[in-house]
Amino acid sequence: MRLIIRICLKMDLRKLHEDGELKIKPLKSRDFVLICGAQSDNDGKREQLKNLSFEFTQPYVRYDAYNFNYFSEVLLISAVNCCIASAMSSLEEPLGMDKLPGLSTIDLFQRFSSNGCSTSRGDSGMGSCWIEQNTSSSSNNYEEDFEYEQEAFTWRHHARDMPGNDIICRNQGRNYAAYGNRCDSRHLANLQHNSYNNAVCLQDITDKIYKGIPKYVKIVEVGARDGLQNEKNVVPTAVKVELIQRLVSAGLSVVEATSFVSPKWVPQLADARDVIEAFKSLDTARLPVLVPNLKGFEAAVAAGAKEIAVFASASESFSKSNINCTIEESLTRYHDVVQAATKLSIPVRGYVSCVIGCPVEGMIHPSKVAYVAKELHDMGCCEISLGDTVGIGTPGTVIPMLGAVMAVVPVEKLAVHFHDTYGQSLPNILVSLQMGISTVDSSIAGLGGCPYAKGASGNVATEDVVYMLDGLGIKTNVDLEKLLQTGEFICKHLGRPSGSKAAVAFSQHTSKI
Ligand SMILES: CC(C)(COP(=O)([O-])OP(=O)([O-])OC[C@H]1O[C@@H](n2cnc3c(N)ncnc32)[C@H](O)[C@@H]1OP(=O)([O-])[O-])[C@@H](O)C(=O)NCCC(=O)NCCSC(=O)C[C@@](C)(O)CC(=O)[O-]
Repeated sequence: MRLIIRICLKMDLRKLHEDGELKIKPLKSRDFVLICGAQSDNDGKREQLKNLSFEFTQPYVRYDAYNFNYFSEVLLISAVNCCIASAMSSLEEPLGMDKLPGLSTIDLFQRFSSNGCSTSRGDSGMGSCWIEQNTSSSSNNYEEDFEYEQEAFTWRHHARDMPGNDIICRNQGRNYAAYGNRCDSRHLANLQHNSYNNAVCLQDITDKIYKGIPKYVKIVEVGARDGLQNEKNVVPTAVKVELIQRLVSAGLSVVEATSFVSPKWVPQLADARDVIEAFKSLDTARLPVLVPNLKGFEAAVAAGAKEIAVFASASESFSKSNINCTIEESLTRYHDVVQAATKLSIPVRGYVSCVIGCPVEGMIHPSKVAYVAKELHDMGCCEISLGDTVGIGTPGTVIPMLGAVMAVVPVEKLAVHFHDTYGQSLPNILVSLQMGISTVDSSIAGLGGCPYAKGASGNVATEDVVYMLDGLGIKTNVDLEKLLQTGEFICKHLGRPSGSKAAVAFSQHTSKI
């Protein structure tokens, strides 16, 4: 059994056509191939690749060419499992780059692999790259790789006899680039196992990738609060109410609706009472609201709020600028709020901001985050959301932070809340899931940014999170189609493009995939 990973970038697909056949380097019958995608130069070539992908005649996994960045990130992160940080650093370059993420991928894969899935050459190939147990090639000469004649393995046009596999999974009329008859790559290991008795290595990898990942993820939608609070132009209450209604009807079970904070500090949410009153009779979803003190709590309850959230910080400076008090003062305030809420059986969520870094203090030590999270948990918060307020975290900093918090707060009580300033939210979410977290905050269309965290960009987009989770076969109960329409609705109102990559891609691609 050899495990072969091929990553092709900038290849000329025309070279691959030979009278209706593609020949690739010979594979032995027990080889398992992960093709991570291909980047081509124009749409015509992409089309070719897409067609070819429909004609696989052997059971192997292919990750779609259209989403090379996305899928390769997921794959590579997953494949190297605990060595994520270095893998990601190799993926930071944009699509169309001349270099491959070869070195770190190979090295990490070697480390990851325990029983024979390794490269003996330790190649750091640029261009094309094979990783095998016994041989590897980093040749830039595509033909050289592909015209290896002996025992040539052939993809035949018109042959679609992959056992039990639908090529495309549909959801709400949209096609997903997911391969396999359950839209769930987990079953591919089983498929392969059935076909080849010795596919132990693949099973190991799949087990490691999915170990700890929950089957269901609860998404806490924060767009109406975190998303809008930073908007300069006041959004009419009716628009906020419609936004929340649409989010709920898209299947989101928790939609943070607004904040009962000082209108001098956050003018955008000065209509909190009206927003909550509009949902007094709603019982199909939970609509928590932020409160910074007892005054806010009382106003929220009077308006009809049934759930609240308090928000502390792991950074002293951010606490001061955000809620005008020290961390300790805020914890004392929140203690009173939680006690008052408990008397009314009102659940309280606790936020910890700046869990990775702070705009003023720089990096925040995980022990500070763990301290505040534990305090909030001990005072009675039923869920603790860990916010990378400035969005600077990478899996390399998120893992130790989560490790420290998980040592003092049960993992099932934790949620993650990422801002996407450096485009790291999805990998950060993925590692959080791998560490056992099953609650993820996100914001429709990637709206957001904290008025007191300059430079921080929007939250991770709910559409992108749902797209990723769908791709992983993780249940969310969220209807992506309705979500996309909701994103369009609010973006139209705000007069700006969506911050969701998935939303932008869906709106631009009218192809079958
Ligand atoms: C906490 C305060 C109120 C302190 O503000 P302060 O100025 O220190 O408060 P104060 O007690 O001196 O009161 C000043 C005035 O505010 C009023 N006031 C006092 N409390 C309230 C209230 N609840 N609702 C309405 N009004 C209130 C109070 O009555 C008084 O009114 P005045 O006498 O001047 O007319 C203020 O700093 C504040 O409202 N801060 C909120 C800022 C905010 O909402 N930031 C964004 C939150 S996002 C976040 O934290 C991060 C998160 C959660 O999203 C996670 C992540 O992204 O990582």
